[in-house]
Amino acid sequence: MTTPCPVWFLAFTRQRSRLADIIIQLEKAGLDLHAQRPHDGAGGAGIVFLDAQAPLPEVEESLAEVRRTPEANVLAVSVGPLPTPSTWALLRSGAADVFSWFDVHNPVEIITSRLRYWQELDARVADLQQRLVGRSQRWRDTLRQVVDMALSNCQVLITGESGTGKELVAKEIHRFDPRPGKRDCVVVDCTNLIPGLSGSELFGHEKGAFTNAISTRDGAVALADEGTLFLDELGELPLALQAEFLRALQEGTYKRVGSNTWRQAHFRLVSATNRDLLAEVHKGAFRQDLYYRVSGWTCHLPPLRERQEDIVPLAEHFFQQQHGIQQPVDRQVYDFLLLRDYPGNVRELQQLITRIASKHQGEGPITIGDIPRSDWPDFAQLSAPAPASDELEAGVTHLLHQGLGLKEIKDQVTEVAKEVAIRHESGNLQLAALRLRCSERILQMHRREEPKERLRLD
Ligand SMILES: Nc1ncnc2c1ncn2[C@@H]1O[C@H](COP(=O)(O)OP(=O)(O)OP(=O)(O)O)[C@@H](O)[C@H]1O
Repeated sequence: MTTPCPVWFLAFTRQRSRLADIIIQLEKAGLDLHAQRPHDGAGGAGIVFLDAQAPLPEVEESLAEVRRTPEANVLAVSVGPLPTPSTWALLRSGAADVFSWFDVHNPVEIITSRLRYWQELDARVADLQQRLVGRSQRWRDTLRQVVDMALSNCQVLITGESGTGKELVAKEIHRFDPRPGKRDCVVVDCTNLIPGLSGSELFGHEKGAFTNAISTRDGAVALADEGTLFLDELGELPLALQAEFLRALQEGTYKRVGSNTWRQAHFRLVSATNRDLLAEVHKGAFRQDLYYRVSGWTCHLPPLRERQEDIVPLAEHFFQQQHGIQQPVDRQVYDFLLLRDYPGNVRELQQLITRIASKHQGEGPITIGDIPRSDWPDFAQLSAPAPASDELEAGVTHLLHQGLGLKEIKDQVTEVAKEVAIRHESGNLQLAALRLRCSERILQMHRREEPKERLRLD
């Protein structure tokens, strides 16, 4: 290994001298092995050594413990005769890879290359998280899959609702693609393919092939040669072109429109869709053979509503990276962002942050006052009905008869509004403050005050 690789290990074997010998060989190969129990916070990469006599319940329990650290990578290695197939099955469900030391050629190489790969994967995921922001477990798992796919050099289909980041992921797959000397990533949005000209856009055309073909032109397939072709909204690819495209994908050959000459282009295809492509196949709108060709490895990007934990880091990212705002952001702004729905996913959140950032003036923190009025939810629709105006009138009349002036009446109504908002938010002052568009401190003060005689609305 190029740099020492820290690896924890667990041993479930009595064959101590064999194990010691194996550990020496692995340390010579550059592994920095530490005997550690999983609950010591062992994440990262680890090896479970065992043999056919290993106490299975204990092994199972330890693996379950390890799995609680989501990014843990585990290799199970038998140091003696092969355990039974059912033991392997159990290990497989808890460990990423299993093999027997004495049954493979060069086990040191297998282990070190596997660990090197995991180390690289972790480093790349950390790097990717700078651009594909999110800290939820769901998102981190997705990023691991993205890096794994990118390094594999296979065709990838990215699915997910609009605005979940499909195009961003496609570009990152190209960035991490390890092909030596790879060329550009060419993007084609299939919704923009002009009927009649779509063949030319993909395959190019010869001069004079159709009325406006004043010169010979390369299409996207030629431009993506030795690079990546990203077909966005693949479900919109015209049926008439699908067979020709399949040939270009499988055999690397195509003809320009108006030409009889076969040309060659070898590209990696990454495609994306927010449609259910299999349903399109069943409807006859998408070729089954093309579907199976493009969907070898599918990566589904979860909608924002299934990863609420990512809303705040995404908002911070957009404030700082896109708008250069370094000032603090009031917690109430984040509360507001968390209360909302985002049918347009990350794109919708990004656009909202742009509106808030452009309303914000000066050097102070970003506050709820910077949220444009048009972005406030219609609380009237969300909450219980407001008191009818005649009830309000009756309450005010009562206060008037008691001889209260305008200021006192206003104060009373304000206090009632605070009380009602706090009650409707089940005592959550943050949410109540958000509704009233006032600071949480004002509500805390209200809580501390002795209740005076208040306006009654019922
Ligand atoms: N995890 C993320 N981190 C940072 N920015 C993101 C993330 N996900 C999406 N974005 C941003 O959100 C916007 C929408 O992303 P993108 O265009 O990749 O989505 P999409 O799924 O391809 O949408 P559509 O299906 O509508 O084409 C882009 O500006 C992108 O930069």
